[in-house]
Amino acid sequence: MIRCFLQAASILYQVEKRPVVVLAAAMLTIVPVLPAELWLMKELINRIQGWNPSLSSYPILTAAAWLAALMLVNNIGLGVPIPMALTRINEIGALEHQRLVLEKTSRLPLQSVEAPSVKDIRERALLVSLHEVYSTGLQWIQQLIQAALLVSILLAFGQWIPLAAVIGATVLLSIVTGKSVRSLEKLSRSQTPDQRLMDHYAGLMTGKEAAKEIRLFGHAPELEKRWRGLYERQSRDRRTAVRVSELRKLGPELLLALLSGLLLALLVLLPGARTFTAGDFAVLFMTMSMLLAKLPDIVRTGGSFQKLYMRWEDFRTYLELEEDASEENAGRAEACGRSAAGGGLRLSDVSFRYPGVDRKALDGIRMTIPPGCRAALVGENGSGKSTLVKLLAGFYQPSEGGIDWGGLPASGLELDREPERARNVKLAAVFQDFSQLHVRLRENVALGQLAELHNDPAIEAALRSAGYRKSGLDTQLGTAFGGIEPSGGEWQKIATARALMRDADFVFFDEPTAALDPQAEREAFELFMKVTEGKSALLVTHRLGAAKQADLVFVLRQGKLVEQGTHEELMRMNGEYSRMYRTQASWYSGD
Ligand SMILES: Nc1ncnc2c1ncn2[C@@H]1O[C@H](COP(=O)(O)OP(=O)(O)OP(=O)(O)O)[C@@H](O)[C@H]1O
Repeated sequence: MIRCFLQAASILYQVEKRPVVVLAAAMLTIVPVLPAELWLMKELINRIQGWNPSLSSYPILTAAAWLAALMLVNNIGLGVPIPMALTRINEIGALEHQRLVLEKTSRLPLQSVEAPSVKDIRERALLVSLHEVYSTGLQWIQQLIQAALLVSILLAFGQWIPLAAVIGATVLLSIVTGKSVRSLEKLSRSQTPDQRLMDHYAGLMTGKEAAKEIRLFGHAPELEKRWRGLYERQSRDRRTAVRVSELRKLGPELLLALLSGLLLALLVLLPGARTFTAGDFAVLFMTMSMLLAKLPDIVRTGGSFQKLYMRWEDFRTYLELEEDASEENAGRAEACGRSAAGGGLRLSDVSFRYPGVDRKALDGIRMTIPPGCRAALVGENGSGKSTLVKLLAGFYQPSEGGIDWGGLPASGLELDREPERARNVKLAAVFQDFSQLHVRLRENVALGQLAELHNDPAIEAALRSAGYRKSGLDTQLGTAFGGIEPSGGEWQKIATARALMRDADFVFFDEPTAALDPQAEREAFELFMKVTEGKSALLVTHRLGAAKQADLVFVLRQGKLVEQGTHEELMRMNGEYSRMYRTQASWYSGD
């Protein structure tokens, strides 16, 4: 737990030193004020008791003045810096925490990012608050030191027997509280997947993407029923866990309360009480009542810190997840150079299995796309086309086999060893589920190449080539942010323009034409042929009329490469491709 506090403090300190130091200094400054107040109180009472009109009142006034000054420091002097430092730490903590999680997510292999177990850890990691870990830790340290000082005052009066009883009851309460906190947090951990499912249902019911289908098919009542079912189950489990933990705490709490009442009531009967002055009694009484009030607070703060510590463990686990060995995937396409344009692409016995899935999504794929060759990848739904593109783009690493770009191996390990050489291929892609970035049009096209962000002629040329006709590079896109809403086809053209801006050596088009009308789709395909001229390219398509014009066609079925060759060769083979082609042709010709 100490390491967790120190780690949070160190992260915050690296972001901004001042509030971290101010808060620690202010909270620890208060600590000696308490025993000093008690000592002055004792002095004051003893001086008042020993005073008579023949004596000077100066000693009484001095003690009273010191007491007042300390109270001022305690109540007002630190009343400004503490809330100010807390506010700032809250701000920087939230920002840094988000940044760390986002940065880590962007460095994880895509298959990890998508894995349910990793999603659960991420959800939990997002619950952590650096600010809470630091401030609660400090508060706990402060309370523990104060309690230690109060204990030493009581020991100075020789009161070790009542002390031992009270501390014993507190330790018991701490153990029980710790157990309760752990079981509640474990429950919260186990509920994370259900919580994600609830969020998914809520998103479906409120989000724009699914709204049409939800309304048309009348899914809302069933979704709401499922959401409510999960909610009620979670709530029932939580209520049961809280009841059990509260009942568990009842005994030690009762014991501590009884001891507290008894000790205060019988203070005068404590050993050595007869020799005490009025000031001694006052201090003893105040010290004892302060300690008795503080002990349950210390237990509570300790419980809160334990909860934070468990969340911190999840946060650390997330930050320590194994990263993509192949450099930063998201940045890989960006970081690639150009000189291997002539190298082509070779896959040697590539297999891939999604985490937690037994069946291979790709099985023993062996294929070559020579330099300057435009290939088409076809296959039925679920045959593995998108998976293959994600592997080629470097988002996933093959489970077996390797991928070479013009003789430069691109597997994760090799990339790690030879990052400079492996960067020699510059990739661009337009995906089936391309991003609809709700930013300005120019940013949509050039966000990945900030140097070009204000190169209007280049952005306009890319948009024109992609067939996007509307003007206004500074137009905000997305109605959610007060902008215009491009149609599905327009979004697709913007995504194509984004790929064109890259001037890549190898271009993937993973069926980005689904949103287009037949005419636009044909234009998009012609565009694909135009912009990939002289480059290696791969087009994933269901439209075999488009595949026909590619230099090479690869046919996937159930994760295996079953045919490859030119359109004419595959037609002559009279196999899978020719069957698919004839089916589509008959559909269009109406046979
Ligand atoms: N994230 C994932 N996790 C687990 N299995 C997946 C994942 N994505 C795809 N699959 C499975 O991998 C197989 C290949 O899917 P893929 O999306 O690559 O097929 P596809 O040929 O692109 O299909 P479509 O033509 O429908 O887009 C399918 O069985 C699919 O269920």
